[in-house]
Amino acid sequence: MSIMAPAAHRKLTGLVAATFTPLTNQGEINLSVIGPYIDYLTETQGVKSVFVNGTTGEGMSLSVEERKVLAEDWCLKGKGKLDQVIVHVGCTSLKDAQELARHAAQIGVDGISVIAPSFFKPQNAAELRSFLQEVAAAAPNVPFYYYHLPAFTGVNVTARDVLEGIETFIPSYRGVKFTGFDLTDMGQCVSCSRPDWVVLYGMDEQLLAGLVLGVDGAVGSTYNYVGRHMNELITAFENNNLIQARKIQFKLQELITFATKLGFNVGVNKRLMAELSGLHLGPPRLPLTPCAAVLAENLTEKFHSLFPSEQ
Ligand SMILES: CC(=O)N[C@@H]([C@@H](O)[C@H](O)[C@H](O)CO)[C@@H](O)CC(=O)C(=O)O
Repeated sequence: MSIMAPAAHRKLTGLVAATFTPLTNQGEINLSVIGPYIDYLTETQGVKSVFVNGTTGEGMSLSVEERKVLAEDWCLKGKGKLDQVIVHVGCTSLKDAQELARHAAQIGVDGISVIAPSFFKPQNAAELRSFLQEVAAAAPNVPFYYYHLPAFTGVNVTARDVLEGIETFIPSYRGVKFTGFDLTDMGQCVSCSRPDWVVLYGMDEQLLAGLVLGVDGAVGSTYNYVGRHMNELITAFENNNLIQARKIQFKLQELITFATKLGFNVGVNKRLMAELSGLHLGPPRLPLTPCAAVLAENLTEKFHSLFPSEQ
């Protein structure tokens, strides 16, 4: 693929869908679904930006080659339809992450994001920043977002500490995707951010709390299928209609709590999205296992009872 001009540095705001990776029943990447997937997000859910190859997309379970192919296809098919395509390039191998970052720059993504390596774990903010810096340097003109997900990585360094002086290490730094319950840490990321940086919240069940603290947007798995309701929540919040905003937030909380009690993971979430959108997303990849039919039925039923307009 030919080298494209550096991505325009536009602020990333609003809802960003953390995309699922469509697989065939044989477990291979299924690119034929990406076009209809983009139409579903933009036309049915009103969600215009995507976060590809992240947790929801099982990025860490995909090969480097598969991740490149997916990133290219989302960029190609999203042209003129999506506002921004952010590609997660984090890996446990620094070299692989740099290769993905360089590739992302070549195909003209709007941003890259990197999670902390989680086998050999950075022991402090300085070590983590050094890793992020080395990856970012492989794509110096591409907006960079630190992906904070301590519950999965086991790297328990506050995001605020990672952000300390980050612009001197990573001139392309533009924001943090903060997935965690620690609202104090997230608030401090908001308060230390420059006006051209963003904080994107990754706990869909607490988006309203994030908005109160000043986040600029949100990256999440559920925006794939509740995007239009959560867009209504954002509008209600902006209009100071907290009663309406809470009403929508409470529905999503109820759905996620219900799902969690039954055993919610990316495989289950992927199946729910497939049921609601009609897209053939296929099974998850091992070690995740396919969602049982009865669980999918229960969740779909619960979804329709909470969001009846979708039926
Ligand atoms: C740990 C996890 O998967 N968190 C989700 C949330 O959207 C999450 O599914 C939701 O808040 C329900 O708990 C996102 O933050 C993940 C995400 O953005 C990604 O796929 O990279």
